[in-house]
Amino acid sequence: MAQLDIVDVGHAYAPGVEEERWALKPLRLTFEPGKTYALVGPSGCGKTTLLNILSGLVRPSRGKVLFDGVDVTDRPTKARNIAQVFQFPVIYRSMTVYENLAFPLQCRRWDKARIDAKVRQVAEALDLHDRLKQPARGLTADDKQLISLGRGLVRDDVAAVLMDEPLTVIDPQLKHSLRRRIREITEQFRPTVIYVTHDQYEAMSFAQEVLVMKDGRAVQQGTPEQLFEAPSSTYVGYFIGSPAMNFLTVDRTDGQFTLDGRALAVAWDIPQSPDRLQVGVRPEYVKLVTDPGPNTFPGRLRSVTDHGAQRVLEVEVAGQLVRTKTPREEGVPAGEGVLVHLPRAKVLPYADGRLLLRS
Ligand SMILES: Nc1ncnc2c1ncn2[C@@H]1O[C@H](COP(=O)(O)OP(=O)(O)OP(=O)(O)O)[C@@H](O)[C@H]1O
Repeated sequence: MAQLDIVDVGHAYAPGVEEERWALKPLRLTFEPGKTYALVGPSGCGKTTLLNILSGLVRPSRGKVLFDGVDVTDRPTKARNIAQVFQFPVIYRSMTVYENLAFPLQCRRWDKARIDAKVRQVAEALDLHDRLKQPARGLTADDKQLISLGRGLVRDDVAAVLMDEPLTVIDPQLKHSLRRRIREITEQFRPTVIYVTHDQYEAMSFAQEVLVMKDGRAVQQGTPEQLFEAPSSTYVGYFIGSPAMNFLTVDRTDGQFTLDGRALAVAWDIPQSPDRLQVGVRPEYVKLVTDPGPNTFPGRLRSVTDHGAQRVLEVEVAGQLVRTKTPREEGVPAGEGVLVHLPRAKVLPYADGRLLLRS
């Protein structure tokens, strides 16, 4: 498995476009060997452009792509030794499962015994070992997608596995188990994986490192925990998490923050902070309480929505909406009047859309 570096890589699909409008603004990134990465962001933010630059399908307008320090910018896809998994499973329909997995190794002229051992090892991991003799065309879409992945994993010299929205055509009921399987398999075989998705849940539950993109820029890279606990911008706070992070406008007078005229205690000190800023707090950390106390604010319950085993309650506090996510068994307050607690350690400061603390 290789380390992939992109060095000042940027791309415009049309010549002469000013840099501000490039599909991918020049950026530098390192994908470490054996780690799983997700590129996530809304449609059109540049994820596929970046993935295609790594695979060699797109030659960047600027910069270099290095695989283990070797400049591959001008190499075509087939000379980069990568495995690709696309939205639609790519299988050889006329071949059996075994032949599909063995084919890349036959092309590399491995001997028969070595091919057999490797195919059986990968088929075992994919849970396809009892279907090796079956024609691949008869399999379900999720099993076909596993074969697409397996064909990359049998080649243990592969530089990286690049996946572009691999769960798009999978039935919703099977998505969860296929994602878990892909994660387990990548933990076992440890390829360098770069996984493109527009679904933040998919990215957060799959990858060790998540790169959030916006308008052709990487706006934050971190572990799922870092992105959840300390979004570097309100954009990431809104994009990651369901429901999105709460952002409330608070005032500062004589060094004290207030919400609706009541003191808000916080765990940070920003001497130069503006008189008015936004604080972000995840719905998972907001609680409804029965007794007044520090950092509790009176509000009115506006709506209750079911989220499976949990509920999302929307409360209006001083004309601003605060969402709280609570386990179903906690129940719903009887009346409209409620008390909202914002835990001091979980409240973060933002101004002009940026986190004011260094994460
Ligand atoms: N072949 C192309 N020619 C011209 N413009 C393109 C081409 N491919 C992508 N673009 C533009 O480049 C920008 C980034 O597109 P890209 O496909 O990389 O985004 P994405 O985040 O992968 O979105 P999606 O999930 O919708 O594919 C978009 O504005 C898109 O319209």
